[in-house]
Amino acid sequence: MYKRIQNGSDVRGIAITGVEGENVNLTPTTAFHIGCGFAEWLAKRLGKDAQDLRISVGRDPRLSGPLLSSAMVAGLASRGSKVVQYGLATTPAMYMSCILEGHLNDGAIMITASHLPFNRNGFKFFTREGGLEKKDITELLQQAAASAASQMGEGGQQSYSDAAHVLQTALQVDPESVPEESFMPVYSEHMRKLLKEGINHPEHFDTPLDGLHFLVDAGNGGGGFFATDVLAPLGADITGSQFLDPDGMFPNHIPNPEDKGAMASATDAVKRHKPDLGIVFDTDVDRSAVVASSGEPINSNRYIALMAAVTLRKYPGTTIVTDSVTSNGLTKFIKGLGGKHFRYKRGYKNVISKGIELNEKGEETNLMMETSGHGAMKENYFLDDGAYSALQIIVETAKQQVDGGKSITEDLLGKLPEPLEAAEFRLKLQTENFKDEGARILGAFRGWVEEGASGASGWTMEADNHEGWRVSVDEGEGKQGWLLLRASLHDPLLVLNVESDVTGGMRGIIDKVVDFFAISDFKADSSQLKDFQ
Ligand SMILES: O=P(O)(O)OC[C@H]1O[C@H](O)[C@H](O)[C@@H](O)[C@@H]1O
Repeated sequence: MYKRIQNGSDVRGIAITGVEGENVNLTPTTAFHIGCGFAEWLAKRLGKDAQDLRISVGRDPRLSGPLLSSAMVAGLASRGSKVVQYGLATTPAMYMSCILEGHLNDGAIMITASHLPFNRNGFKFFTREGGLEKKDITELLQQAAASAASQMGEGGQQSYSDAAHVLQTALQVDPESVPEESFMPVYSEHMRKLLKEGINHPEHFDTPLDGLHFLVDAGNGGGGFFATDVLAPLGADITGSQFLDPDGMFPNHIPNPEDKGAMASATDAVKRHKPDLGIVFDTDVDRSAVVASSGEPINSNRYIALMAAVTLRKYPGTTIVTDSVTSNGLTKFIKGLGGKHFRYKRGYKNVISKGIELNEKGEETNLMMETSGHGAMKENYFLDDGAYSALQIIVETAKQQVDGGKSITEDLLGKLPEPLEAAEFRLKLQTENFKDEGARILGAFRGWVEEGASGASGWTMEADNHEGWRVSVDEGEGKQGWLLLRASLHDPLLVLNVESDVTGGMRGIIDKVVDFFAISDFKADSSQLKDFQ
């Protein structure tokens, strides 16, 4: 059971009922044992006694958050660790609670399921070194499972006995010993300081955003503080900002900068209120996107390009690591600015870890960013922080107001080569043994392309493939594009991304992929490729 809720370097599960066919597998009892497991794991990692640890617990606004938080706190406290409950928080703020002077917690736990529906929840864990890796989570969950096993009663009374133990332990926790305080004021102050120093306004240092208008769309996640506690106190007009109040049912739109509906809602608001910049956060604020004052959405490749431009001004020639689905236009853009693009795998942890590794090997790498909106900078502890990314663009916007000149977002939109057509298809693998079937299909696809069986002239397997197979397509007369077929990181799916630089080019590429799926009895549902208009 504990194995099943591991999701890469996070824990994710179904925390409340309300969605048909989705059964709860992340209960307060589970949270309790994971609390026990984390205290034990961290004590071992740091060579300390669990009693000497101080651990913070925060959560996003999901309805299941308060109960899971209390259970987690009881688990940590049962091992003697000192716990501080922050209540509503953001994921990057939880990490900062381990490294900001005056706090320096040994570990932090954020209760969140990012952009997933209201019934889900999950946990992200931090030490002062950063977020836990996949193998750390595996160890921690083994520890949690052992804690749960030690409470098992006989036969049918197992879960009752375990839950009773959790409740009893929780009741013994002295509330006085678990202070409740909010960390968000501390984090907001830190953000305000960074903005003041970054802009360094020649006339009004303390209110560097005077005369500027920013519109924040927090989608009722945890990002509302950024408008009210970071931007407004620095003099910004935040009129038109929307969905700032946390609401775990996310009644307006999914807080997710990758989501078309979320971006449409934010761009509409920007068109109505005409701020200097719009800012969109995901639920736990480790991801963001922006909207140009014209209402043009800047997410995915565009946001990486914008962040690359800012980063390359500060760190000329730097390497920028991205995920595997980034466009060829982005590579050209980064090269054009004198930078180096390292296209790696999907998954923000993979992208960040590759950046850390390149730096260790001596290759200066200052930005690691995924099309999902996770962006981490070397100068900011390699932490993926949506607020820190947005802050970079705000600093540039404010500087441009002082110096005059073209706004950085408008400038970008003219220079980034963009494909005329782009789409992503998620093809369900129709077998229990989906990992093997996915690998079989990918192997066959590679052979099919390399042997020229596609019959397509101008299909070349790209050299630097790090996951799946990316094929560049050049059929002459500007008919260029690419496709990437890879396994999804977490779901039983193959994912196909296709881009074309000519109108109608994508259809031709997809038709050939349809031919590929017909060569064998592959257990993947590729029907949407045929139906694609
Ligand atoms: O492989 P996929 O199914 O496209 O999902 C991959 C995505 O999974 C999660 O959402 C992670 O937070 C992202 O960092 C990652 O890119």
